Amino acid sequence: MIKRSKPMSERVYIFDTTLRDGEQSPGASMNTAEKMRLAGQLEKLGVDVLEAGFPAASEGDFDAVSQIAQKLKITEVAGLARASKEDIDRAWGAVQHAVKPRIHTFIATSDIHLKYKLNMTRDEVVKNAVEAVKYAKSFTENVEFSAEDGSRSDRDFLCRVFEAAIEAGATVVNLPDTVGYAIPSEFGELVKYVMDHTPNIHKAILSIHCHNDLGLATANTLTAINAGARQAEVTINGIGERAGNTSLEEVVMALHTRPNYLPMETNIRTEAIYPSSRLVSMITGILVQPNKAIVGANAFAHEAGIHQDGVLKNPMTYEIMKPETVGLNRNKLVLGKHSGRHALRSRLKDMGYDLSDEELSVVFTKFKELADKKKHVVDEDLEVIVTEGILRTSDIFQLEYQHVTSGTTVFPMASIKLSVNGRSVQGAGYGNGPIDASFNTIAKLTGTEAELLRFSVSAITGGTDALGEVTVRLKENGLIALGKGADPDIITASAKAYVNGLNRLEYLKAHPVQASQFM
Ligand SMILES: CC(=O)SCCNC(=O)CCNC(=O)[C@H](O)C(C)(C)COP(=O)(O)OP(=O)(O)OC[C@H]1O[C@@H](n2cnc3c(N)ncnc32)[C@H](O)[C@@H]1OP(=O)(O)O
Ligand SMILES: CC(C)C(=O)C(=O)O
Ligand SMILES: [Mg+2]
Repeated sequence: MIKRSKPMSERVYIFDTTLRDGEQSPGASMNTAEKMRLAGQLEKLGVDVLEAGFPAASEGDFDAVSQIAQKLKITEVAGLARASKEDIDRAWGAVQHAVKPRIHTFIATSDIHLKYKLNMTRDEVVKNAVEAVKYAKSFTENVEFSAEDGSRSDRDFLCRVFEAAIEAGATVVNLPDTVGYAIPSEFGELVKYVMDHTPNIHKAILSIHCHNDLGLATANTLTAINAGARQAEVTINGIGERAGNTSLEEVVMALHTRPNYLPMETNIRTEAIYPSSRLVSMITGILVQPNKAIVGANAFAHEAGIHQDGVLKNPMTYEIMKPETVGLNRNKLVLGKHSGRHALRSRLKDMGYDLSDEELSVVFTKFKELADKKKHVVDEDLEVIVTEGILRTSDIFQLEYQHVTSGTTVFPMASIKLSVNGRSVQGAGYGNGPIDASFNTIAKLTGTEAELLRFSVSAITGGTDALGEVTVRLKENGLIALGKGADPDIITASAKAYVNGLNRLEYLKAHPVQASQFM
């Protein structure tokens, strides 16, 4: 591996707005307790500034911002406010007890917003912005000013507003791509233009705040950082208004992974990224798409045999980051129809099966047959294949016949014929339903005392003609065995699974060494 020499790096401040812009995702509203919990996690993650909410929006938001401000020990806490005294009063009221309070005030600068939304002239916007910053400044040194819809604003007017805001005391000026309209090269040029044409820009930090309407939020943020921006406004999992905001994890890991091209550092503890992502998803109820960069379920998963073989030999063949770096324990080899022998052997070894080459060949053939029918082959499938194909001899019990009656007007009943050690036995029994009736009858015929720990049904293929697959987990005298059965009729599949589980228990009773692998 080529060792990278890390160039001198500069600091990029991470401003997290999961609790404010993130909460603007439809359906993502959080209560105060949830916001507090998330704020604690974001502090652990190491964000520099946490925008806790929009205190003028509601009593609840005010309360949450105020409690977060009092709770956090090291993180700056910001409250958003329109360019109005009332909003700024509320923002200050909520953040004032923070160790480092920040008032974040904003007004739109694009002509379309001026004309249709604000009904203001450019001069009025400048005046409003200056008054708002000055008023905020009367409470705290730490004032951020945002030019909403900055990326669609006239460049020279944008520079004029920033110059006036900095003159009025803003310590951070933020250039948002509010509607996710910018293209990376264009946004980079705009940032450079602002840096070159705002005379007092060196007195403030230039921030960017991108939305993801064209899927370009991370690219725009990185280009802007390259062009001189030093604060990135982001959210966990990229949640936010409409298509969301720039995702924290993508920006941080891009800077972390590509220091030669992006020689910038953040204060983020990357190992806290994944737990933070899980918490945001759990609290907001917004699921993370499986193929989401960094935190998606598949971000470190490998399904193709050639990739799996490579990853087993050296993870860097197909992984540009270590999963541990973002707080994941390990990469995941997903076993499916594209998997090869190396991945299968490795998974079996993790499960405690050290097979010879011949045994592996037998299991591999059965595994591929199953993988053709099923998307993912999971550990329980492998257990069945190994025990069926390698460990087990002939079955003691065989299902020869099953007939059930059930419906809304009859008592569920099952008639069963089994072969027990080659001898036919039959009987009938009742139950709460046809499956319960079948299990009761089979238990009576076999004399088993096994306890049913788990029963699950899934469809191997799609549609109403799907092959139903039933899995049972049985326990007897401390031994646990899985049973599987597949059939288009799930009642038959259930009986097959139960009989299969009983056979496995019998096998384990007779082979205590193998039994230890199931504990
Ligand atoms: C790009 C962004 O993410 S901006 C933040 C967006 N977030 C939110 O809006 C969530 C919180 N918002 C709210 O709870 C409400 O909108 C409130 C409480 C702030 C205001 O509610 P209302 O007083 O009923 O006003 P409403 O939301 O309908 O309209 C917004 C008003 O603010 C004005 N306004 C919008 N932005 C600004 C600004 N930055 N500075 C001053 N005034 C502004 C609008 O022109 C409009 O004024 P009008 O009533 O004179 O036409
Ligand atoms: C309030 C500002 C920063 C905003 O969220 C936006 O412009 O998208
Ligand atoms: Mg926004």
